[in-house]
Amino acid sequence: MSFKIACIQLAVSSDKSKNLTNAKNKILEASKNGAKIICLPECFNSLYGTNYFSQYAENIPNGESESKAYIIGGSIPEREDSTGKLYNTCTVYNPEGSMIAKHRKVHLFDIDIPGKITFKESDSLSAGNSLTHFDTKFGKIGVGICYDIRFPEMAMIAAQEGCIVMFYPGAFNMTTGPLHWELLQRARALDNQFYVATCSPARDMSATYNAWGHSTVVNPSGAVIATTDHEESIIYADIDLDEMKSIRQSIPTTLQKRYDLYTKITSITSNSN
Ligand SMILES: O=C(O)CCC(=O)C(=O)O
Repeated sequence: MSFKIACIQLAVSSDKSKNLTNAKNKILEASKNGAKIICLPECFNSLYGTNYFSQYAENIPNGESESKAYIIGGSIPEREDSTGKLYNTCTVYNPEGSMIAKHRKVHLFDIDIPGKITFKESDSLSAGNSLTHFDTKFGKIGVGICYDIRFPEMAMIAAQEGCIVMFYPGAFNMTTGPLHWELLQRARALDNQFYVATCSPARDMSATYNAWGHSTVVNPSGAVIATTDHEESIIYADIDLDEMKSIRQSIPTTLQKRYDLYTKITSITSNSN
């Protein structure tokens, strides 16, 4: 069994309604081209930056959707009225338009590479506290947002839960993009012998944050099967469950795990969110 997915590398501007119209048109195009699960990029309705999140934030649920596909709605800044908190949130819709999952970015992007990039999402955002997997008629799917991809435990749990694809809407940058973007995707895919799909905004050199682009799909053997550069585009890939099965049979690491020896991982205390 195989089915087609699409990642829409959207050009995002400061004009929210233009972004929404553009996203809708591209979703319809991908759906017409046969994509059954369609992913939008991180922060597809707004420019990416801690000073923009509040301005563009929305309450969730609020959305509308139309196409014959599952939509992984990238992410938007979410405002929670009861607490006043903001989250970086991905909503997922089934082909009937009902929201079936909501992922709040769990690991916030706080980094400091002197002379290159300093970013502190936690200045304006709060972290989510749960992992997200949802059922589709094709199989179970997992979602993380951007920096979440750096944490292998999250993808590992998704694989354990039976996910066949892990989607990461993300907006890496001109420093960490060339360093780690593809490497992380291939690592997550190979470690877990499942598909990994990433979806970035297109690059805008006039914006304050320059996205790396390069939306990509990697197969369960760690090979890149679809990718692009930094321009606006849609990438497509076939998710082939027979291929996944045969990769898992040839090098059966998925069956050879020694969970009896890995118990320490769950007992290490991390900075809790
Ligand atoms: O991990 C990185 O290098 C980039 C992460 C990022 O841009 C994000 O989480 O939004």
